[in-house]
Amino acid sequence: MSETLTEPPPAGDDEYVFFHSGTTPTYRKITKTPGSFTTIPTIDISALNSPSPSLAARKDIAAQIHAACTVSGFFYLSNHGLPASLQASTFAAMTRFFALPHATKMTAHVQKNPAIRGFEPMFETRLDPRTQGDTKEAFTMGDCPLEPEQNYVSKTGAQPPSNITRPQNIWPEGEAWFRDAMYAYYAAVTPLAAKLIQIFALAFELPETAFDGLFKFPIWGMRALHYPPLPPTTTKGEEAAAVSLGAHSDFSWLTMVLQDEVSALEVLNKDGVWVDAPPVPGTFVCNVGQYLERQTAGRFVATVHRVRNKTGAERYSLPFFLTPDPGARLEVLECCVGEGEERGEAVDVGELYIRRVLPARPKHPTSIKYRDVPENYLKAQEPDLVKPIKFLNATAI
Ligand SMILES: O=C(O)CCC(=O)C(=O)O
Ligand SMILES: [Fe+2]
Repeated sequence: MSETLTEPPPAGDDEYVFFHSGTTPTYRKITKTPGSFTTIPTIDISALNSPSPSLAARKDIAAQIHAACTVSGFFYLSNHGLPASLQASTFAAMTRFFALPHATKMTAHVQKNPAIRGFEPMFETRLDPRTQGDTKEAFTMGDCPLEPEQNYVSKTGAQPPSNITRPQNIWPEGEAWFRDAMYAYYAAVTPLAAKLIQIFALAFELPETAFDGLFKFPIWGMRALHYPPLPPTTTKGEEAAAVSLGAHSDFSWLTMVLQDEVSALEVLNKDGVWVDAPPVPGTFVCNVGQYLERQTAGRFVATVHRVRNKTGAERYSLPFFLTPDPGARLEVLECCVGEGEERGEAVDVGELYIRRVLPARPKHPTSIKYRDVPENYLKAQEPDLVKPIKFLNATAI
């Protein structure tokens, strides 16, 4: 068992890692004798690319996913069928976007968008309070019933909700190619995610379609990330502050990250040791988010991770964060509740999302607007107060 503290640790020889999981900052002692996972498994899903994969093949993949999510909460997904040319063109578009003049990127500044989407310059977020901010810039987009690329009507059989009157995403002015590139990737990654949702149901020996009803028009976020190299450090303090993206667990159900060839992602094992998740060409790095952890009563772990780009090279990555429908209620799976254990409460997916996303962006106008509204009032007034931002999504932190 590793030792965890919620206050800064006393000075001494012991080394602690700091992370922010949920709402509580935590310090976990680094043990010198790891007994937890030290590598991240690779799961080959080539069988799923055939028109009708056998049940045995599907069950085999589901069993591997079950094992990975239980032990490390992380796995690489190989032979997933996303064309290499699409991956390359997506990275090329991201590189081109981040190389645009600052003023052009700022036409899509996150502060201009009520749903907290858009461009976030360097140091705008700060997941670890000991740092000057996260050394990364990002562009986030997400679910929007009004953007035609997302086919709301054909997916749901309904018209967009009447309270959504404006597109939820914001795009840089005069750079239509970027929107096209992001949506080309979205169009390829979403069918893959739909396949995985069924495999996850199978992992619990449920009918493969058991979770489909939770993902009719889900909350999702896609976040293009650019991490410039961190400057070299000389002191212990500088080293602790050298973080590209502070330690966190994802506020999603499942995250699928496409990373380039620059190694910087690290995953915290149960002994408090950081395990590298280096790029494996042609794979996604997938990880369990807090919703799935909750749904499985903690059987699947939303593992803490961080990014430190110490390579000297520019790094780009593209997480796809998937969360169930904003109107869904997420129950704890019965099969995950042991004898004598209490079944945790079901949660309203969208409501929890809003309560978590707003504090994560305290300087954003939308967060400021709702900051002083007491939670019970927010709940009681739900149609009026919550509806305008019901479909927001920002980040999975
Ligand atoms: O850049 C990466 O590899 C991971 C990014 C991440 O963890 C996040 O955005 O939540
Ligand atoms: Fe993450």
